[in-house]
Amino acid sequence: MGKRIITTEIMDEDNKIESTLRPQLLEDYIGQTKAKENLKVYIEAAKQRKESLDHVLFYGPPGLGKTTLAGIIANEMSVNMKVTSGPAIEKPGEMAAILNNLQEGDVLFVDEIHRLNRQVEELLYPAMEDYAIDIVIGKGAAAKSIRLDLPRFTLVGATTRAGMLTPPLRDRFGVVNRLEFYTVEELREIITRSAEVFQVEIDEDGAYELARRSRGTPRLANRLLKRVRDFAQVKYNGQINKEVADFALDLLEVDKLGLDNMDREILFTMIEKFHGGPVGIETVAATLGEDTGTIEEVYEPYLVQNGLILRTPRGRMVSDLAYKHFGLGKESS
Ligand SMILES: Nc1ncnc2c1ncn2[C@@H]1O[C@H](COP(=O)(O)OP(=O)(O)OP(=O)(O)O)[C@@H](O)[C@H]1O
Ligand SMILES: [Mg+2]
Repeated sequence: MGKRIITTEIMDEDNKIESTLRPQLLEDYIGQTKAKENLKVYIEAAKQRKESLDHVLFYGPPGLGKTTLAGIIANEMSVNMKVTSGPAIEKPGEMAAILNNLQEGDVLFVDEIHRLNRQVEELLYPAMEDYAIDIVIGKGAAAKSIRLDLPRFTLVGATTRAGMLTPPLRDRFGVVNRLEFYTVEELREIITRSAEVFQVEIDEDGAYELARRSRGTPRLANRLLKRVRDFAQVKYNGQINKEVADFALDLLEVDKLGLDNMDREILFTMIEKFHGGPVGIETVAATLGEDTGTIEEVYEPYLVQNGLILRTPRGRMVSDLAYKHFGLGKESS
C-alpha cells in the first residue's frame, strides 16, 4: 500500500486510545486559556456571520494539544476535518486534489506544516488568500494555466518549529496561537479526567504526583497514567495513590521534574563539557549531534521555563537549581 496523503480517521492503537481522551469541545478543553478565549471569540463571530473561520496556526512543543484543538475547531464549527501533514504531500497536484475535494467551511488540518515543500507551499498562498488555485495543464508551448475556485475552507496548521515557517506562509494565518506548557494544576485535572475514561481510581495526591512529573505536557501525563495504572493493577489493588505513582515513576526513570533523557543529556553535556556554560546553543547542539532549532524550539523551552537553563547574553548556563536537582556540586573555576 502506498503512503496515505490524507486520513480522516485516526489509525494506530495508541492513537485510538488517545482519541477517546481528546476533548471534543472547547469548554471541555483544560488549560491554554489564552488560545481558548481567542478561538471562542473567532468561532462565535464566524458562526454568526455564517462564514468559514479564518486560517489558524498553532505552534509550540510536541504533545500540548495542537491536533486536539484542530479537531475541536471542526466540531465547534460543525464541519468536517481532513487531516494531512507537511511531509506526506510531495507534489502540488496532491495538494490541489485535497483542496478541490473540500466542502464549504471544512477544516483542512496540516500537521508539521513547516515541512511542506516549496511548490506545495506556494500553491497554498492563493488558496488561503483568494480561495483559488492556478493549475497548469499540458506541457511546453501547449501548456496553459487555469484558475480553479475552491470552497471557503479553514486551514489549520500545526508546527513544533515556528522558526522554520516562511514569512509569506505565516502571514496568511489570521489567527496565530502559541501553546504553552500546562501548569501542574491543569495537568492534575487532565489526569483525573483521563482516569475516569480509563476507569481507574486515582486519589488527589497520586494525580498531583503524576502531574508534577509530566513535563507540562498532557500527552506525557496520559502516557504516564497508563503505565502507572498497570503497576497499580498488578502490584497494588488497582488504586493509584502517591505511593504507587512514586514507585512506578521511579522505575520508569521519570524524575521529579519529569525530565526525559534528552533533557538530561542536554544538561549533562553543558555541565560536563562546558562547565555549565555560558555556552552557545549551536555548540551544545553540535556536541549532541542535534539540530539547533530542534533544541531551541522543542527541548529547551521547558528547561528555560523551569529555571534549569538560564539564557544570558553570553550564552546558555546551567542554573544552580539544575545542579541541585541532579545532586551535583558546582565546580569552582
Ligand atoms: N487541554 C487538554 N485537555 C485534555 N487532554 C489534552 C489536552 N490537550 C491535549 N490533551 C491530550 O494530550 C494528548 C496530545 O495532544 P495532541 O495530540 O493534540 O498534541 P499535539 O500538540 O498535536 O502534539 P504533536 O506536536 O506531537 O502533534 C492527546 O491524548 C490529548 O487527548
Ligand atoms: Mg499533533
